[in-house]
Amino acid sequence: MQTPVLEAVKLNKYFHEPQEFHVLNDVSLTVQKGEFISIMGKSGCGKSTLLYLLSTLDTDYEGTITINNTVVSGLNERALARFRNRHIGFVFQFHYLLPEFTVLQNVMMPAIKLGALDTAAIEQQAMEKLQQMQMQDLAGKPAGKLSGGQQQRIAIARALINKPDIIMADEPTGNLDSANTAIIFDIFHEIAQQGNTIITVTHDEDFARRSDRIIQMVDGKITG
Ligand SMILES: Nc1ncnc2c1ncn2[C@@H]1O[C@H](COP(=O)(O)OP(=O)(O)OP(=O)(O)O)[C@@H](O)[C@H]1O
Repeated sequence: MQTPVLEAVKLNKYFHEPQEFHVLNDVSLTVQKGEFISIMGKSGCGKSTLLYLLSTLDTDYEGTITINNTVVSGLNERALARFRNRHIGFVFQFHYLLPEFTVLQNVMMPAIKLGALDTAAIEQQAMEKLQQMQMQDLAGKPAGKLSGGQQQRIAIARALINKPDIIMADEPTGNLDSANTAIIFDIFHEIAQQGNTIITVTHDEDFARRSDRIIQMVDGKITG
């Protein structure tokens, strides 16, 4: 039997302000390696909250999350930071590119933080990721000078640099036109074919329909 890359069991999450609110209600989820998953549901149903838990950024919850055979629930912040850098690639709004740094520097950054390779090897890997995104010609440009679609591709290259087990993406096509949405979809599809696991929150039905599996949420529960 296949070992899941991510397993979440009975996640419950509460917000206490401005009033008590049970935002995630017994959410359980199993994700296999190489799956490309879209989480959908009406605004406010808890999609981003769930993604924050799964990506280990939010640790204030009940239940258990296991990623790549490591039970991440209960790890301290230092261990989690190390775990995230090694195992999770982020394509999140707040995690966007540093605009004054070049495209290449942005893509190299998570690998420099990880510290496993020397700079020349990191640069080579970053260039390979940029080639995969057909962005190699922009390597020397400041990231802030690129279009939204180009920035999104750079963010994906950066998310891939440490060869993570899972890529988590929050509304990766939210600000993009349909042509750029199609490009981002094709990139995700291709990297999933190569064995990468992708969990994305999206409002885009076409995008979701073409992914491997849709997880539908209603009022903090998975309904399908
Ligand atoms: N830090 C917080 N404190 C209190 N309530 C919060 C907090 N963050 C989110 N919420 C509430 O929890 C609910 C779920 O929010 P969440 O952002 O997960 O929804 P979502 O499904 O991702 O919505 P959208 O599609 O609009 O991004 C909402 O009612 C939101 O107002």
